[in-house]
Amino acid sequence: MSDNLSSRFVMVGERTNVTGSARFRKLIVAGDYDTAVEVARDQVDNGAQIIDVNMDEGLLDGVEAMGHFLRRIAAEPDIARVPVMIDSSKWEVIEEGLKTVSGKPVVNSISLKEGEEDFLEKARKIRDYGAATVVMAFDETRQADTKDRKVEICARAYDLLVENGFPASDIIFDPNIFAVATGIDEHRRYGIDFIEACREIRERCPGVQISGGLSNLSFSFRGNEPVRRALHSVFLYHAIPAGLSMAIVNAGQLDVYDEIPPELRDACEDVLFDRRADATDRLVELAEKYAGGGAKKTERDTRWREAAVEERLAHALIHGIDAHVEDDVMEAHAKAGRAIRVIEGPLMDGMNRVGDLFGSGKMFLPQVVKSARVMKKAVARLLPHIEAENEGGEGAAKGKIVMATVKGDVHDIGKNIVGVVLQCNGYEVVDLGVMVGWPDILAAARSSRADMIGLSGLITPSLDEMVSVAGEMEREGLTMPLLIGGATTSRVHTALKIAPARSGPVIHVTDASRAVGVMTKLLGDDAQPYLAEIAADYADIREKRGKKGKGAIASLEDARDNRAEVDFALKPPAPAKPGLHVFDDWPVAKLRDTIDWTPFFRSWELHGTYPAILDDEVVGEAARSLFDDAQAMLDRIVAEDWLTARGVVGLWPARSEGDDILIDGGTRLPFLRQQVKKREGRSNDCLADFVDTSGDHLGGFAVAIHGAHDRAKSFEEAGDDYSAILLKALADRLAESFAEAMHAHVRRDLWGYAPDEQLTNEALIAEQYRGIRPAPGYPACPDHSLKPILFDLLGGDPAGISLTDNFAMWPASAVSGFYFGHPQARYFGVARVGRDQLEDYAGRRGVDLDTAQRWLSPNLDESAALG
Ligand SMILES: C[S@@+](CC[C@H](N)C(=O)[O-])C[C@H]1O[C@@H](n2cnc3c(N)ncnc32)[C@H](O)[C@@H]1O
Repeated sequence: MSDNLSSRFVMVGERTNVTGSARFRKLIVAGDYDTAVEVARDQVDNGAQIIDVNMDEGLLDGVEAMGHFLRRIAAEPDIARVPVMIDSSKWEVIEEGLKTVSGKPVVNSISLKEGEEDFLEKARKIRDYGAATVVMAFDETRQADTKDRKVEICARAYDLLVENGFPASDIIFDPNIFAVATGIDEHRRYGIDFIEACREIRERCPGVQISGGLSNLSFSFRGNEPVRRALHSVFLYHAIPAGLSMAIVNAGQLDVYDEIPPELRDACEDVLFDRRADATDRLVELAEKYAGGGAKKTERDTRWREAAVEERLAHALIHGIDAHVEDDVMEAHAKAGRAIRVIEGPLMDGMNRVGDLFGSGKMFLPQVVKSARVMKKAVARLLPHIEAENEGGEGAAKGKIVMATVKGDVHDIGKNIVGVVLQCNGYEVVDLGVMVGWPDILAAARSSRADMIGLSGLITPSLDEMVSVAGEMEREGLTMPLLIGGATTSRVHTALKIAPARSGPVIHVTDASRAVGVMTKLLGDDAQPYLAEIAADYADIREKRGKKGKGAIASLEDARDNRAEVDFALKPPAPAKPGLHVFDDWPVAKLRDTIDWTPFFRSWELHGTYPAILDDEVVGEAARSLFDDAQAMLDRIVAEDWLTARGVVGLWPARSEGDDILIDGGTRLPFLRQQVKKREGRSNDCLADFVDTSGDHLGGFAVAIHGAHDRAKSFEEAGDDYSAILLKALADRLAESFAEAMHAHVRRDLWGYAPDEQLTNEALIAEQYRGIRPAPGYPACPDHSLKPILFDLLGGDPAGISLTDNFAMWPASAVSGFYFGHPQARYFGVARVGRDQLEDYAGRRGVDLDTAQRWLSPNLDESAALG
C-alpha cells in the first residue's frame, strides 16, 4: 500500500470476482467454496476495506452462487467485518445479494443506461435495503469517456437521486477508468480526463464518493506486474487528492509512490497526464526493463508464513496479525503436546519480544494493544485444551494490580490502555471499570491480594476522589503502593495532595508507556531505593512549594475594578433563530471530515501533529497503521450506523450583573474572576465581562455521541480491547468534531452573526473564528457544577446526556459549554481564587461554604482554606 495514499481512501478487493479473476472463477465453478472464502480472507488481510463479489459467469447460476458465497463469508468474522460490494449486471443477482448480506452493502452498479425510470426504480429498492450504490457514468447513449461527459452524466444522476430522496452520502460515482498507453490517439487523455472529472464531480455533487476499477487502467501491460503496480500507484497518487475515494484493486498489489524508480514514475506520469507525444512509446520501452518482477509485494507479505510455527506466532504477535493465529497455535499444540506449553513457550516468548521492542521504543502503544488482541485470541483457542488437559492455566503472573476510574468519573481510555499493556507484560490486572467508589476499590484490593492499586481520572473532581482513596487506604491499613494516572493528574498534585494522605507509597505515572517500568521496579529487588527516590522527590516538591512566594492574590474588589474594557458597540446581533434547537440524529458521516486528529494520536501516546505525524521518522509507521485502522472503523461506524450524534443548542437573551450572567427567564450563571495580581495593562478576567449589562445574548450547547459504550463492551467481551479502545477514542473525536460543527452552524445560521464565514478545517481547529465556547471544567469556568444549570437551560437531559455525582457527562463522548459571540471574548485561566471570592461565590450560588470549597478546591488559594 502506498504510504502517501489519502487516509480516507478505501480499497475494494477485486479478487472475489469471477469476471476478473480466473482462479476465483475456477473455484466457484468447481464448487470449492472453502478455498474461495480464503480468497476473500486474503483480500481483507492485504488491506481491502470492502470486497467486491461478482458471480456473472455463464456457467453459473448467479443468484445461487451469490447467495451461497455471501452466506459463507458472513460466517467468517475476519471477513464479515468488511462490507460487501454486490457486483452484477443482473438485477436479480443484486437483489439476492441485498437479501442475503448483513450490515450495509454497496451495490455495483446502476446507471442511466436503461433510462431514468429504470434507474430510479432500482435506486429506490437499494435505498429500501439501506444500501449504498455505485452509479456508473453511463447514459442512454453510451459510456462517458471525456471529462465533460463524465461530469454531465454524474450531475444528471445526482440531481435525479437527490431529488428523489436518495442520500448523497450513499452515492458512489464510477466515472470509468479506461486503459491508457494503448497506442490509440483518442485514448491519450483517458488518465487526465478521469482525474479532472473527479475534481469537478466532487464540486458539483456534494457528499458523494468516487470509485473506479483500477486494473482497467493498465490493461495494456498485462503480464508485466511491476509496471501495472507502478501505474496504479502513480494514478492513485494523483487521483485521490482530486477526489477519488475508493477503487477496486488487488489489495496488496500497490507500490509506495516514493519507492517506484524515478524513471518509471516519470514515464507513468507522462502517460497519465498526456505530457508528451511519445509518452506511450517510452513507457512501453521501459516496461521491458521491469518485466518479470512478478507479484513482489504479496510474496514479501506472506513469506513469514513459511517460517517455523514458533516464529510465525512471534511474527503474528509483533505485527498484530490475528488471521492465522488460531491455526498456528493448534499446530504448536500438536507439536508441544500440551496447551500450557504453547502459552508458556512460544506465546510468552513472542510477548516478551513485544515487551522488549516496546521497552526500547521500537514499538508503540497501539501496536502493543494489537499484539494483546492476537495473544487473547491464541489463548482463547487453547482454553478448551487447557481445561481438557486439566492444567488450570495458573501461569504465575509477575504481579497483580487493581485498577479503577474513580467515583464520579467515566473516562477510561487511558486506564484501559495501561491495563492491556500491563497484561501484555505478564501482570495480572483486576479492572474494576469506571465510577468506582473507594469501598469497592479497597475491597477488591484485599480480596484479590493485589500488589498495588492504580487509580485513573480525567476531570478535576477526580483529584479529590484520589485523595479520599489514599486516606481510606491509610485508615484501613492497606500498605501496598498506590499508582496515580490520568489527564488532570500531575506529579505536583500527587506530591502535594495525594501522597501526604497516606504513609504508604504513592507514585504518579506520567503515561501508559511508563506503567510497565514502574511496576517492574516496584516488584523488583530495588523497590526500596526506587520508593525512597520518589518520596524524596515529592518531599522536595512540597518544600519548594512551601518556600516559593506565589504570586499575590488581589482582593475580589480590586480584581473587579481591573476588569477588561469591552466595547459593547461590537456586541453580536440578536440571534436569527433564538430558543432551543434539538438535533437528534446529526449525520455522523459529516463529522468525519472535521475531526481534529492530533489529540487522537496523543490518546495513544503517539506525539506529533497530524498530518506530519504520519511521516514521522520514529512513530510514523505506528501512526499510519493506527490511522488506517481508525479509517476502517469509521467506515463501519458510518456504513453500519454504530453511533448516533445528538445535540442541543440554546440561544437566549442575557445580560451580565457583576460576575453573573442572567438568562432570559431569570436563571443565574455565576462565573469566577481571576484574582492573581496582574501586570500593568492586564485585566482580571471573568466570562461575565463579555456580556453587556444592558442587554445582550448568550448561547449554550451540549453534544454527545451515543452507542460507543455498548459496542466497545462487545469488543471487550470478544477479547478485542484494541477495537474497544479505538472505538472510544473515535467517539471522543467525533464528539469534538460535532462541537466544532455545531458551533460553526450557530455562527453562520442559528445565531447568524457570521453568515459568510468560510473556514478550512485547519482554521476551525485553530479556532480562528469570532466568539468562544468555554466549557465548564475548563480554565475560564473551572467549576464543573455549572453543568446542571446549563443542562436545565437546555431542557433537562440535553442530547440524552446525564451527569454523575461529580458532574462528568455520560456518555463519556460528550461536550458542553456556553457560546459567547462578542469578538473580544477570549479564553483565559481563572487560576487561584481567594477566600473573599469563595464566600462571594457560595452566596451567589446559594450553597454553603463547604460545598463551594469542594467545587472550587482545585482553584483555591491556600489563603482561602477554611479553618
Ligand atoms: C479541548 S479543545 C477541543 C477542540 C480540539 N480541536 C479537539 O478536537 O480536541 C478546545 C475546547 O476546550 C474548551 N476550552 C479551551 N480552553 C478553555 C478555557 N481556557 N476556558 C474554557 N474552555 C476552554 C473550549 O470549549 C474549546 O473549544
